[in-house]
Amino acid sequence: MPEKAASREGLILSVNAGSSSLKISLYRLVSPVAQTTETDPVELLLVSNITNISTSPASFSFSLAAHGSGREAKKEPVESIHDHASAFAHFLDYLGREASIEQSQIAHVCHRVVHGGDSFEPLVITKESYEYIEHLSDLAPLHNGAALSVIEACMEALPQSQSIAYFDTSFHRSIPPHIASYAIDQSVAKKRGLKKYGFHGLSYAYILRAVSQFLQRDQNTLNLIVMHLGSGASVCAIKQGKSLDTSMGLTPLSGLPGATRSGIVDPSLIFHYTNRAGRVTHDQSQAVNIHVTQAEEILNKQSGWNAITGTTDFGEITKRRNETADKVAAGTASEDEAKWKLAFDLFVDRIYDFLGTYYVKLGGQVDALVFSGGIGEKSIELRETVLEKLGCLGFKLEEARNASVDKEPGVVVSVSLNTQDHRVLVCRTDEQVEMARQCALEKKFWADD
Ligand SMILES: Nc1ncnc2c1ncn2[C@@H]1O[C@H](COP(=O)(O)OP(=O)(O)O)[C@@H](O)[C@H]1O
Ligand SMILES: CC(=O)OP(=O)(O)O
Ligand SMILES: [Mg+2]
Repeated sequence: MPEKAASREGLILSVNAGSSSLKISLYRLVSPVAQTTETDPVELLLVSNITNISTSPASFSFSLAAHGSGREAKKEPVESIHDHASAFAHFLDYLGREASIEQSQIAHVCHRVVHGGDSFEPLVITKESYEYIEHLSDLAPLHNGAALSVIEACMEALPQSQSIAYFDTSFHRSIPPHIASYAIDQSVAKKRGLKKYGFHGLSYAYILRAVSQFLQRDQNTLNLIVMHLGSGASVCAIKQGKSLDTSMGLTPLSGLPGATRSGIVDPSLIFHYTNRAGRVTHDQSQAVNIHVTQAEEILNKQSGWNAITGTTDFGEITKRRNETADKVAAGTASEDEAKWKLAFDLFVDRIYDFLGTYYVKLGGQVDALVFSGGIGEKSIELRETVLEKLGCLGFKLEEARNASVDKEPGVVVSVSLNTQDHRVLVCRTDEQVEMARQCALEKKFWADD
């Protein structure tokens, strides 16, 4: 399919297939595009979030931007949603009924694709680029297949729109070889592409720009440690506006634990966990054929805080941890009662592993520590607990501000006692607008009219 240059009247639909969610936003271009490097070149029209996709019933929300930013939209359970493709179909159906938007007005659909391998620029979906993303699916078993199923559904339902893939890996192209390489035979590593790629890059790109605007500092002068803590969680060290290191690796499994992911474990653990580690399973839950071993299935889908507590909802874990705190402290809690604190404390402990490391890698020159992602943005307790041990590095939390982040407007909220370096910030990240922005600023996608 050739690249299509749309009229500037065209709309941009951004689709973000996360591991447990599908987040969709629709934008209109703000003209003139060339003058909008500081402000967003796109204007939000509507937002739809579908969460708990893997643990039914999924929860669906839809709101027009005119009625608020979409953050307070009412949620409803939808039984017919069982995967990302059916979630997208439900959204299109709802869009047709509830919004006065002609689907033919959608010029481009931006798709967040988690693994882009060594391809860094956005790729217009063609047979070749589809196959390229498909061949990387085994390296992002919770993500690339889901994104491809939405791309397929989209091309069928919106044939006049151009689908474009934006990669999570692109932001991390700057990681130097001694950090991205694993200590294995380098000829095998090169032949098979075995290195650290890193993920959540669209989020980190958005956060870097938002923080640079908030601090009124040039992006290229900023040193940040950013935590994207959601169903998938990672940390990124940004040195002078570029990714220096990040906690995920060849796949999004490495680094911090997540909702269903183990994060880093001793690589030998899996052979002691099961005798069938190497056996290949065919993932039937996705349209695309993904070949994962039982080891990958266990570590990606049957681990994380869901495996410890039985829920993927970190808000629930925090609430139950608070309710059982007295019993745990008194040593009278049962194993079942103690599991909430175990999951919470384990997560905080692994976060420290990366904060300490990245602080050293940045030589202690850190302008800000940034919390983002569903947990980082919403959990007062998580931020408070993480900050308890960071006084030794010079980070100090303003507790009252930390407790009222939800009431503060804006994309970035300062929760810091420091006002120079070593600040503590919360950033409401937005991978959809990052893609829409990049799409709006790419001249070849738009006809000069
Ligand atoms: N108030 C809260 N406290 C703690 N965690 C929360 C809260 N609200 C939502 N979360 C967590 O945020 C996570 C979702 O984050 P998000 O970044 O949207 O995930 P993803 O994009 O990976 O699906 C869920 O695991 C949910 O438990
Ligand atoms: C890369 C990744 O883990 O993404 P998400 O948090 O959206 O699942
Ligand atoms: Mg996400």
